[in-house]
Amino acid sequence: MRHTTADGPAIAARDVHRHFGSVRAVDGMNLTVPHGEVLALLGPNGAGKTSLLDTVLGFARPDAGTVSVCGTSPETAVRDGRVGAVLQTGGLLSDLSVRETLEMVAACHRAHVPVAEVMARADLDRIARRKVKKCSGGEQQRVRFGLALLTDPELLVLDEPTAGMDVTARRRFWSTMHAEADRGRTIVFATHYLPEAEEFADRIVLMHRGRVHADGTPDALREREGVHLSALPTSETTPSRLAERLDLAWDDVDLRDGRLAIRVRTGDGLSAGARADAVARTLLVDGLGQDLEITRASLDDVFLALTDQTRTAEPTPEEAVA
Ligand SMILES: Nc1ncnc2c1ncn2[C@@H]1O[C@H](COP(=O)(O)OP(=O)(O)OP(=O)(O)O)[C@@H](O)[C@H]1O
Repeated sequence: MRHTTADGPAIAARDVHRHFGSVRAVDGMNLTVPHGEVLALLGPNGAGKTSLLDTVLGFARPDAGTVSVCGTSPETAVRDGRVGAVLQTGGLLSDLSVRETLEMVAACHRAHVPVAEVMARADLDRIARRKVKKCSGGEQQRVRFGLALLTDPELLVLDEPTAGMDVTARRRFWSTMHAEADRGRTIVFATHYLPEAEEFADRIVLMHRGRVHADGTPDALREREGVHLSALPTSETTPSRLAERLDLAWDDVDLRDGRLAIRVRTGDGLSAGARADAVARTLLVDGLGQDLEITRASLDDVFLALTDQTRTAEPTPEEAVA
């Protein structure tokens, strides 16, 4: 694979805007993806993930701001075969076999990786002679993945690549992608499957209303959401008094179904885990609670916190135009 770190990052998006009428699908997005990174783009429906990726793939130009890919324009990077994409729909001729599909597309490129090598890497040998129309949804995604590998791209962009795949197909797909990432390829994928992002990505960018809402490693994002403690209260004290006693924000202590629900975040130079230990100690030693359960926030919690905010904040772009 060509290593072109000197050309600049794999993706540099600066203050990118894309508007559809009054809908601000991408609303001042900044994103730098270094070569070799595996980045997951998460966000609720309508967050602007596809609209952003379309500008990276040169399908659409931003209304404002700039996007560069491997140090050049997205159109040039795509034309030079430096970017491969696995999108959810389109691009396959149903009457060709899997091998014929790859051979036909390979013939359209000035230079390409040998088809046999791509077939092996995309795990397509077993279905080489199968007509595309007979392939399952997951197999067709693997064909698209094979097509994306033909030009030995530096950057792979995947928009919900495993949508519709069963657990086994998904596992196979990601093990193939792991091998590609190990070769130093940059991978950017949008997904709704949080465990995939958690397991596979070096970094997660959480998009919300066309902007970066959170950006960090899976661990850092969970740390940001904190640690959850649940306990049976042993005193009559109110959540707000307890919050004061435990030195926590009022809205981080609640009473739910007869149990104290406490959220502890990073603060005062301490990690959420260290602060949660102190809170647990106070609860037990001072006899304020018993039957303690402590859990680290999951990415689901991070995502739900975001969608909770969405419900209470201004309307989504869809709601605004409805
Ligand atoms: N061609 C278009 N015309 C009008 N509005 C559009 C168009 N494409 C996207 N939008 C709107 O822009 C917003 C962002 O859509 P986008 O598809 O980028 O979100 P997404 O994060 O990819 O969503 P999902 O997770 O549902 O795929 C949405 O409100 C959508 O309705």
